[in-house]
Amino acid sequence: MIERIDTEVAIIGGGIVGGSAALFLRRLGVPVVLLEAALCGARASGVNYGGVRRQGRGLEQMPLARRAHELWGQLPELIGIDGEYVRSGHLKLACSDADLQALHAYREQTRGFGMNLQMLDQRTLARRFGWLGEQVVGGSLCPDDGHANPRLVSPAFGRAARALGADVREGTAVTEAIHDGDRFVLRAGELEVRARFLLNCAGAWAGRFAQGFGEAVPETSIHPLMMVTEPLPLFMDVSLGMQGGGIYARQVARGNCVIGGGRAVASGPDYARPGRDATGTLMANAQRLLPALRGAQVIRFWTGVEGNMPDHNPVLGPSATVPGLFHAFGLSGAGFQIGPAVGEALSELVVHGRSSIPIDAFGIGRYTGAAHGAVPRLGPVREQTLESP
Ligand SMILES: NCCCC(=O)O
Repeated sequence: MIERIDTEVAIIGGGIVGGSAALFLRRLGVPVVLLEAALCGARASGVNYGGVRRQGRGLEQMPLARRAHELWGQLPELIGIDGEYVRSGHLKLACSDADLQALHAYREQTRGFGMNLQMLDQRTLARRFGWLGEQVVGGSLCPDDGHANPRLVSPAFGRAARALGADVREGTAVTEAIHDGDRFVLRAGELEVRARFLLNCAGAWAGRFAQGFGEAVPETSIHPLMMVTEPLPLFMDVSLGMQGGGIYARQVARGNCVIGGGRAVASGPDYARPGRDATGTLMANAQRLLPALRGAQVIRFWTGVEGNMPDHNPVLGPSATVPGLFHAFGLSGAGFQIGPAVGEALSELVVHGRSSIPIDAFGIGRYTGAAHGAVPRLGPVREQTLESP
């Protein structure tokens, strides 16, 4: 028998973006149904590296990253757990003079965003981070950036939204999403959801839903390769990255080192797996950068499927074709840190018709060539409480 639900806002995707959008909407009393094909936070936002850094983000993303930094500081109040979030500092290394110049330039460009970047020369690096092995010529430290456990944090957003009354359906893959002229209609097996607003937060699968609404975008999938070692004596007291890409690494309180770099191998449109060549390269590079890893056992390699846009900025904002549809996808490399601010921006778009954080740079029109029309606002809603049906 078909189960029919009428709601104000339907969300496709229960990652950190969809989950936080649901949470912020529920904090405003807005009825929400969230449909997640797998488990909340089980895809890209739950299996990423766990970097919670503003350093390195493009200028367009800085306002979102700054707001997200504030929200991360309120994590236990938001989702009920600390998610192993630590403000360890994020150290970006330069291996050449050109990379060091790029770090200096970035520091100048991002002044005013509160990152307090500290440039460190080779000698200072050696003194403060004597465990670094590779020849680095300098670095930039963002003292308040850090890392967290994505497997704990990302599912907790959907859980917190559910605790506030969101109707969160896991294992519920949306097979059809249309607008019938009056409402969005989503079908998933025996479930039919009708809603005034639709948030497309489907990660690497979001481009398919956008296309269904006449907005074809060049979203591709990226499969970052990561590994974790057995617990080792604590030595790495910052999260590491490298200018221009390469290795990134952090050590958790239990001693395990989480290290990423390179790509896994796609094994179909929806899955990927670590490949032998890339795992060998990652281990070799990691040992050069971090000699303490020599002889350490790697206990797991993994990857995920991240949605990526050609300009490495997300698509975030109103649809250009269907009023009431909002997109938030293509956040590869950024979604875990900025996700909570993206979710909050989506809730503002629905309730106020505008986001308090500038998001114009992320419009879908930069790919489709279309300008969006008037953005509808939610207006008064019947308050939904945990007790109301
Ligand atoms: N997907 C790479 C993320 C690395 C970082 O956040 O530093």
